[in-house]
Amino acid sequence: MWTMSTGTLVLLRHGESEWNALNLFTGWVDVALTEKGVGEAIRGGELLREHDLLPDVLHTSLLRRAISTAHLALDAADRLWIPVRRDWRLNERHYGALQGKDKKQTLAEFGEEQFMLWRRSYDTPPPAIERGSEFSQDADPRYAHLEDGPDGGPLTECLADVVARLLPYWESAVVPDLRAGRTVLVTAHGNSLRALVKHLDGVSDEAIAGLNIPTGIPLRYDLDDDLRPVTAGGTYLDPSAAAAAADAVAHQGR
Ligand SMILES: O=C(O)[C@@H](CO)OP(=O)(O)O
Repeated sequence: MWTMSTGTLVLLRHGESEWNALNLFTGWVDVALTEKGVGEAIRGGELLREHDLLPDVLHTSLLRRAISTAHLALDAADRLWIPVRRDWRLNERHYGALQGKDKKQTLAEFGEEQFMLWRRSYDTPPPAIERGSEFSQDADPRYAHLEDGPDGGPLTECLADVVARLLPYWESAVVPDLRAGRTVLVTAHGNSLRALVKHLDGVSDEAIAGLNIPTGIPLRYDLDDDLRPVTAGGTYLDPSAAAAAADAVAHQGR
């Protein structure tokens, strides 16, 4: 039987955001890109063009740092016209009561172990955010459909929660595009992309703590018929910049 070849997946974390620059926990707070982040997004699009990796379809979160990054990158790659789907399931991990808090101060206040448990453990969520508080999204119209549901929207998430809410979207929306042979661009976030990479590469709950995704550098995954990566970990289009930037993410708060 004739089958279409599995397409190519390109993951792109948004460029530097205002709160990345200020070293604040961000999560679902909808902050904009910095000038540097704008430059990273454009460079990301140039890399796509240079590698002849032109997306046929875009999937993005509901947060402007990912939406703007996609817009800038696709403009640079002359692919602004492709179809787009946006979904909250690609959003950054909800950082609970840590949203809006300074990473350095949090590290000083709670110590290295607790700080890293909240940032990188697989199953320890930060304390829940209070509904109606300054950095809560419970009144945000883009999440009204979640608030109207039986459980409301999340008030905090650990990485395991992100995997659980991301996979239904992966299966129902992204996989069909890949199965149709498309080049699929996913613009999302440090932790939602860690969740996806964990799933794709079968990374253990322990090892995922050591994996960091740099801003603005496209990560290419060629997938076999079982949607397993042909090259474990995928391939960054600029590997040396990716390694340096991932290291910087790992050391945030110091
Ligand atoms: O603040 C956040 O939302 C994330 C990504 O910037 O931070 P961290 O890398 O600490 O998980």
